[in-house]
Amino acid sequence: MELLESLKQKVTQKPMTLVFPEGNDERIVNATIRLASENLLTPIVLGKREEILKLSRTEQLPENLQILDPATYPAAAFEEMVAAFVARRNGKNTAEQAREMLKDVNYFGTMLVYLGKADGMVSGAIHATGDTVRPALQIIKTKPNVRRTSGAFLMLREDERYIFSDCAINIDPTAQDLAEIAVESAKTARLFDIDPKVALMSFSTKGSASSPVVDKVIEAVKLAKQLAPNEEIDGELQFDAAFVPSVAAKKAPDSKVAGHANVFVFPELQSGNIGYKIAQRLGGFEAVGPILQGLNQPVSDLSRGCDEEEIYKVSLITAAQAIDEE
Ligand SMILES: CC(C)(COP(=O)(O)OP(=O)(O)OC[C@H]1O[C@@H](n2cnc3c(N)ncnc32)[C@H](O)[C@@H]1OP(=O)(O)O)[C@@H](O)C(=O)NCCC(=O)NCCS
Ligand SMILES: CC(=O)OP(=O)(O)O
Repeated sequence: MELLESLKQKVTQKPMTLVFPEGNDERIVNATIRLASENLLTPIVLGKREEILKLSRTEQLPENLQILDPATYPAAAFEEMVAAFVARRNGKNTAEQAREMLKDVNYFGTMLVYLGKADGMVSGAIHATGDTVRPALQIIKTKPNVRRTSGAFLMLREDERYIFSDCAINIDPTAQDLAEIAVESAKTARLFDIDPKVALMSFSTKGSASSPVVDKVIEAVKLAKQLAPNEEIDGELQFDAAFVPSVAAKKAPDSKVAGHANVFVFPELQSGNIGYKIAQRLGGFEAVGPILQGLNQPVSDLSRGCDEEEIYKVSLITAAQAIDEE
């Protein structure tokens, strides 16, 4: 089934609510209007009604689009939020600091998710990644068996579908981090009906070059196979060996993944972020994400260069993640 259709089918299985902290962005406003008008989910847009209406292309906002202005949030509910924040931070922030931090819409929106008032959050159209995801790292936190969250992109071009990761979060992952990223990326692939074949990438294929950075990838492959013995994971592989069957036959003839990989794990963030943008801007791929992996509740960061269509899709993916986690 076409990706968008299968996501729509999934997210309409039950009523889902997502919070959008950036109600002052035109793309966010119009994407949420579309999501609400098509009855796919209930957006809670943070901001002032009149300003949101000014940014919209419609005369009237759909009835199921909720608007919440943090400035007029009831005092008692705000103090409840502050108390929950302080408890979750477990000594790292005082109530006074929490009140200050909650003036930031990303902290406020994240707390709505943490308190169960929304099923997930989509932000980052105007905020840089660090400011968007830090509240989630500190409040939502990672699942018990995941030490670090990471950011995957779903890369789409006609009927091609791949996962690229980590393209967003971990600047210099350790071998253990990379192993976890590989395993979480395989799970993300299944969300989009991709049967994962995971390549941990390098400038070396099966010992063709030696360097401490290559050793890190080799170690990560070993750890990933221990973490998920049933997944098809291999490395270290150069991109051509991972992707092109004829090159794989020469460089890694014994690998089941080489030549057939569809989940590509980059060794660190410089190559990951540059790599996905090259595929997007030169290769004509649509890049949907980053999809944050391994959090207790879904929070999605957008690229600031995103358009309305990407926000619409990332929102459907975020709602689908929430459904899968229930
Ligand atoms: C994600 C990022 C912002 C975190 O940086 P930071 O806030 O300076 O990180 P800190 O080490 O101060 O950690 C802040 C909190 O997040 C947690 N954390 C940091 N990285 C984490 C990760 N990958 N997974 C889970 N938790 C993480 C820390 O444990 C810490 O929690 P605490 O406050 O309870 O102690 C940083 O790694 C970063 O800038 N990454 C690159 C983002 C980027 O620019 N990407 C390119 C565009 S998408
Ligand atoms: C994912 C990403 O690169 O985000 P931005 O373009 O906002 O830095």
